[in-house]
Amino acid sequence: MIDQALREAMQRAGVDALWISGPANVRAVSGFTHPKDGKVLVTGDAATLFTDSRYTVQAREESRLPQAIARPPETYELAAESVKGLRVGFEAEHLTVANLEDLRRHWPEATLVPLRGVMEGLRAVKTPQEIAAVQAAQDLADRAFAHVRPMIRAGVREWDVALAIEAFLRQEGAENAFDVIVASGPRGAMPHGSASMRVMQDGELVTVDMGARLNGYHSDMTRTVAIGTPSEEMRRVYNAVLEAEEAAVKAVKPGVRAADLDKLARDILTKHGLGEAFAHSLGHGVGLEVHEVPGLRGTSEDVLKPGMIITIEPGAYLPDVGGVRIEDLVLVTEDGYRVMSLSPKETV
Ligand SMILES: CSCC[C@H](N)C(=O)N[C@@H](C)C(=O)N[C@@H](C)C(=O)O
Repeated sequence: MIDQALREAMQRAGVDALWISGPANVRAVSGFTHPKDGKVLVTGDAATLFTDSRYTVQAREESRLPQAIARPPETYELAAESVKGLRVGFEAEHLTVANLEDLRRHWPEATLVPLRGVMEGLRAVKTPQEIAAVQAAQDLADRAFAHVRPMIRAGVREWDVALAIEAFLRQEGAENAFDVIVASGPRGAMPHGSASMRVMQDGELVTVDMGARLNGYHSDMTRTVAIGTPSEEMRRVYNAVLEAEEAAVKAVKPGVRAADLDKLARDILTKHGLGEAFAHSLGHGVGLEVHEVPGLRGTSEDVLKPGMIITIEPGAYLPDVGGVRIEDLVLVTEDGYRVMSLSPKETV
């Protein structure tokens, strides 16, 4: 992926070279699958993966880029010659202060320029191979959800549902994309209520938010399901969130501003008196990370483009009462959208 797009992005950012240290960015640019222990230096005419001797064989097998095997500070010394006199961008969101001090010490003749979101912006639009990888992760997550759905009943612990999801994914060569959220009854008021030892009860709504990480790519989906018949209030909340979710999904197409999509869903929830209860953004991109560009929030400048994979996930959270979130994974296509998550949404 050291292609024209990256060179142009570097030019726009006013740098001659780029030191890439964000793990997902290192992986995207090199193909190396242990990117926490890798860095990439892109200069005008070259790009090199730096990793250490634990990964000599792995890097040789996986990396599309030539490799330099060294550990810091030798890594910086090896690169020093090629950055002499250059303006070198670094990823301000990923480089630690200590690492920046190291770069300053070892590259005294380079001008270090903090940059944000260069690689992330390029990664927002997925290749056909990446779309297939996310779809495979989502297909697996759909199967895992179907597998555990019968367990979501009175008398079962949230923890056991999460455990069964994780076991299913691991059995299939994947892992959790993030700690499984199973939030039942009043715990549903916590948007990120990771599974607890709580025993689920009759008449409760249960929010399950889960994803698979398969071959480095993530999926993300939420379903809220009922055990028996929930209160009239919670059924009203469920149907309001479902209305907002379906309307936002239908509005997905290239050229739509992410902020406008967020507003569309928020306005529907506000109409139902739940505007304040929608305590987070409408969604986010998904790929090598669970949370990627674009950000579907009121302050976002992002505009949808074909090839983006996003979540649409409105929610409403009532402290001490409960909550609902419904989330689909959606591909932006040339003329609209395709929903990638196929687990059924239940009538409540
Ligand atoms: C810790 S990963 C959680 C993944 C979960 N499916 C999720 O995306 N939850 C959203 C409510 C969320 O965290 N949204 C972010 C982008 C936000 O609104 O800041």
